[in-house]
Amino acid sequence: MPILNLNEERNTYLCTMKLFPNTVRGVVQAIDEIFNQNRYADKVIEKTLKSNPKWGARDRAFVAETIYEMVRWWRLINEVSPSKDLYHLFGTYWLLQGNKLPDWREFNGLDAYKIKTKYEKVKDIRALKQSIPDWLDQMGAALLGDKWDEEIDTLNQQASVVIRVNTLKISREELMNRLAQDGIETYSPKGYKDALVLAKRQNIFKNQAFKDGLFEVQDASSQLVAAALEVEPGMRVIDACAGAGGKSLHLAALMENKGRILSMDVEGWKLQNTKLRARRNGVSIIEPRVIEGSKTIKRLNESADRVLLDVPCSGLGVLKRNPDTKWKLSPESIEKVQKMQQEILQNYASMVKPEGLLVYATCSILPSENQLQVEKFLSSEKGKDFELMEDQKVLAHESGFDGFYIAKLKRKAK
Ligand SMILES: C[S@@+](CC[C@H](N)C(=O)[O-])C[C@H]1O[C@@H](n2cnc3c(N)ncnc32)[C@H](O)[C@@H]1O
Repeated sequence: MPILNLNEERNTYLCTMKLFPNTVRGVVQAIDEIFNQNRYADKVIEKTLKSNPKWGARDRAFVAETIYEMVRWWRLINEVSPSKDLYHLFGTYWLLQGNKLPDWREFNGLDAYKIKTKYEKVKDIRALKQSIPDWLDQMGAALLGDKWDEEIDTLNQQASVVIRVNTLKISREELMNRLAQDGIETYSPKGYKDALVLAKRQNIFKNQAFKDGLFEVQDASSQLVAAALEVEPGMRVIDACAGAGGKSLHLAALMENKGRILSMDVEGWKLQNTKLRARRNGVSIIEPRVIEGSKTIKRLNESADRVLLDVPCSGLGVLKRNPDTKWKLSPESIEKVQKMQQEILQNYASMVKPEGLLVYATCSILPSENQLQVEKFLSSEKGKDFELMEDQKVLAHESGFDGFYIAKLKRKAK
C-alpha cells in the first residue's frame, strides 16, 4: 500500500514499472535544475523530453510524472530521506510509494523500514504530510477553516485531463466518437456542457483532432468562467486579462463566432499565442490588443456588453497541475497580487456599458483574492455602480476539478 495519497490507477502503473538508469538520471538532473537552479518545472520537463528524443512514450510519461510528483512531495521527501543526495531523494520518493528499489550503488544507504518509521513520526503534522510550507498551511486553515484539510488533500492529487470541445467545429458527441476511434476514451462530466474528461491521462496534443482545432485542453472549472458571462452572438466583449486566450476562445464559440472580442493583456507575447490558437479554432472575431497604459482602458469606457477580468492570482486552486507554485509563492507575493487584483477591478470596470455584465475570476481558493476583493470593490466609489448577481466558490474537493472563483456583477442603469 503506498504511503502517499496517490490514485490507484497510477500506482498500479508505477509499481509494475522497472527503473532504468537513463530515465532516473533524467529525473534527477531535472530536479536539480528546478530546486537548485530555480527553474520552472514545466519548462524543465519540456527541455528534458526534447533533449532525449529516443525515449519512448512510456519513458516520457514516467519522467514527466515522476518529476511533477517529486516536486509536489518535495518537503515530505526531504523530511524523511536520510540525506539530500538527489538519488537518495528519488529513492525515498520511490519507496514512499510502496515500490521496491533496484540494487544500484546510488541507492546505498536507503532503508525502506527507516523511511517508513520516519514518515510515521511526521504524518500527523499536516504541513509535512501534505508537503506544503508552514505559512501556507496556516493561511489555508485560517481562511478556509474546516474545509482546508480536505481541500489541500485534493489539491495534492493529480489533475485529470479535461478538454473543451470547440463547438464551432464539432459537437461533444461527435468528438467523443472521433477520439474513441483513436483509442482515447472520454466521459462527459455532469454540469459542464462543453467538457470531456479523458479516462486515462495522456498527451493529447499530438492527436489530429487537436491539430484540426476540434478541442482545447481546459479544466472543467475554468470552463465555467466564459459560461458566466452569458454572451450572445453579436455582442461586444472585452477579455481584459486574456493571456494566451483560453477564455476568449471559449467566449468566441459561445458567441458562434459572431460579434467582437477584444482580447487584451499587458504581455504582448501572450496575445501572439491567442492569435495562433484562434486560427486553429476557426475563430475570426478575436482582436488582440496590448494594454500600453491607462489610456488604452480609458478609450474603451462604457464600450462593452461584457467584460471579463480573469485576473492574475496566486494559482492556489490549480496546485494539482502546477505543484511548484507552492514553493514559489510567499505571503508577500500573495499580498502583492491581491493589490494588483483590486487595481484591475477599480480601473477596468468602467469599460462595461450600463446594464452590462462584469465577471471577476481567479484560479485561487483564498477568500482574500476572491469574495473579499469583490466586497471591497462594491463598497468603493467605483463599485457603487455595480451589484453582485451571484458568485461561485469552486473548491477542488467539492467539484472534483480545479479551485476557482467566479463573480458576476451587473452595472446599474444610468
Ligand atoms: C490568469 S491569467 C489569464 C489567463 C487567460 N485568461 C486564459 O484563459 O488563458 C492573468 C493574465 O493577466 C495578465 N495581466 C497581468 N497584469 C495585468 C494588467 N494590469 N492588465 C491586464 N492583464 C494583466 C497576465 O499577463 C496574465 O496573462
